Amino acid sequence: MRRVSLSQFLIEEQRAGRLDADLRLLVEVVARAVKAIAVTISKGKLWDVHGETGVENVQGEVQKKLDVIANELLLQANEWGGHLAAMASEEVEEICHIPFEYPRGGYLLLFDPLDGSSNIEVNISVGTIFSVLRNPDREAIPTEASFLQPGTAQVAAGYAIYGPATQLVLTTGNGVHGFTLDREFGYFVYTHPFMTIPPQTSEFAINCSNMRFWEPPVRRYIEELIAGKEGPRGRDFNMRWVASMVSDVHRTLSRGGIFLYPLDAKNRAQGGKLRLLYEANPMALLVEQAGGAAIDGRRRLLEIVPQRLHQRVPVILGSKEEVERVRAYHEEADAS
Ligand SMILES: O=P(O)(O)OC[C@H]1O[C@](O)(COP(=O)(O)O)[C@@H](O)[C@@H]1O
Ligand SMILES: [Mg+2]
Ligand SMILES: [Mg+2]
Repeated sequence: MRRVSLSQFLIEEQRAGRLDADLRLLVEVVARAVKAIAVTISKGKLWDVHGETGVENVQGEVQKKLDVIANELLLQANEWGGHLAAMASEEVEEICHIPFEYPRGGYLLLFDPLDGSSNIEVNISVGTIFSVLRNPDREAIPTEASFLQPGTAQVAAGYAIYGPATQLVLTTGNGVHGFTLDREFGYFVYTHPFMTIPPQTSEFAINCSNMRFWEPPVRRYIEELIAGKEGPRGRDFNMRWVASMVSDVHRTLSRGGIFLYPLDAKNRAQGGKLRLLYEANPMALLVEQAGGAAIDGRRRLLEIVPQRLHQRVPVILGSKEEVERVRAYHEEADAS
């Protein structure tokens, strides 16, 4: 089979009018930063990149060294290209402006530089998640308000997974496409065209240690899955939980499944665990583009109008029939 590189794929998409030169450059630059992050992660203790910085970020979490390194690699790679108006990162409280000496473009880039941080030191797959919006006022210097757009306004979204292989999974609104890094040649090869999520599944992912904190609809749904053949679902379900959203969603995009990080008594005050703008929205766009569904329990995630840059939301996504069932259980509970 003819090897097609990420660059060739993007040029074809541009020729087909599905993305412009600036968006193509943006994705290329993100991919280049991802390669640098992949090398750094693979070095682990050899380069002393494990461990914490002792500094707390805007999320109230102590940053890992690799959170900071990945954040710097993405900021530095993207700030000079001329395709961006500004950036926002999980690791930085305020939006990140483009230095005045560099030209500004029309896009806004949001990212979770390192997802699944709790897995870094134990050599389990982690990732990088990104989302792309347009600067609403092309001429104006962006403010935080410029980023508060619903997920439906995304022009591109993707993630990198640093696992046994490094992969980049991407959508620009024409399906979901996967690329695998050929470390020897140093470029991404188009390996997974039009990834799709089957509507039915027998696999679920949730952190079951939070069960006593869940809302009744989620508790009912998960208890029925665990009851399996002996229960109302009449068939068995299997569970997986990597505790890296990128890995759990990649498995769901690769073979189906349902991923839940619902609202619970522990995270209710924050509005949920995962972040709307650079975790939930990009994953929701990818899942919908692959034929799945994504909700916060009641609403379509992509229609939520963000109020704050680091806002958190409940996330339930994956195979359509299961997500629809969870939504129906919430509706029933709300009606009773
Ligand atoms: O530790 P828990 O409760 O299982 O939570 C795991 C979740 O937290 C996260 O690690 C949060 O993301 P970050 O690592 O980017 O902060 C998700 O990737 C993952 O789904
Ligand atoms: Mg994350
Ligand atoms: Mg992170």
